[in-house]
Amino acid sequence: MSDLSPQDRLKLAVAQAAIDYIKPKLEPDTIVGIGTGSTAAFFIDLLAPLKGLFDGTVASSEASAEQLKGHGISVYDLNAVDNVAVYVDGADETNAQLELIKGGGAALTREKIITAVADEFVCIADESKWVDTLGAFPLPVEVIPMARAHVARELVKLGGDPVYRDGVVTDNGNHILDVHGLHIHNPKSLERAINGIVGVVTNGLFADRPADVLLLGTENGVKTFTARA
Ligand SMILES: O=C(CO)[C@H](O)[C@H](O)COP(=O)(O)O
Repeated sequence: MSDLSPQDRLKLAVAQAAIDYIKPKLEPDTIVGIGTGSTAAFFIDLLAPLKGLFDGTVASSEASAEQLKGHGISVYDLNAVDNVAVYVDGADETNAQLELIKGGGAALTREKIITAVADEFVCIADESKWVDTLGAFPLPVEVIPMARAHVARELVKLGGDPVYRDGVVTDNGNHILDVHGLHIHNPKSLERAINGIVGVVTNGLFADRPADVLLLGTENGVKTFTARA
């Protein structure tokens, strides 16, 4: 691990902190939700030695499912499980309310679905993801392919500058528009407004259902934040 970049060291540290956080909660029937991205990938590797302590997982992407299966960890279809005890995933941005921008890895829709099911959402992120105002990271929007131009025009009306993520097809067979130029002062209302555009599958704002816990990797150690009621 000595060849890790400084940022990857922080990602590894928060992945380990998430393991420490969930380990006491694991029971033989526990289903763990697994996110997508490089921070989630560290978490999956660290979860592997614990696979005898819980039932299995649901994954927010084919890539994470493959990594889990490579470790011999069971991956269930979300429809086959009654409950997801905890969902662990990274983020592209977080604010102090634990409202997030996600979807840099194009997995936002499955991430949001598992978030909706999970009893608890633990976000793991390095300190570069912390912002005062969401929107410096372009907001990903998953769209039905035939609606892409229509959705783009509607996003311009909302003040954004949508850019087609050329060549990317999501695990659901859809396209991604990355919306630049947003300064998101009311994440909940923008999340709902964008989701109201016909042809949008979902957008990468996680504000209606923010994280419950944020483990933030900093040069001074991992800091824990919890959502205020
Ligand atoms: O939302 C995501 C994927 O759709 C990721 O959680 C987000 O992009 C962060 O990725 P990383 O951990 O590689 O920085």
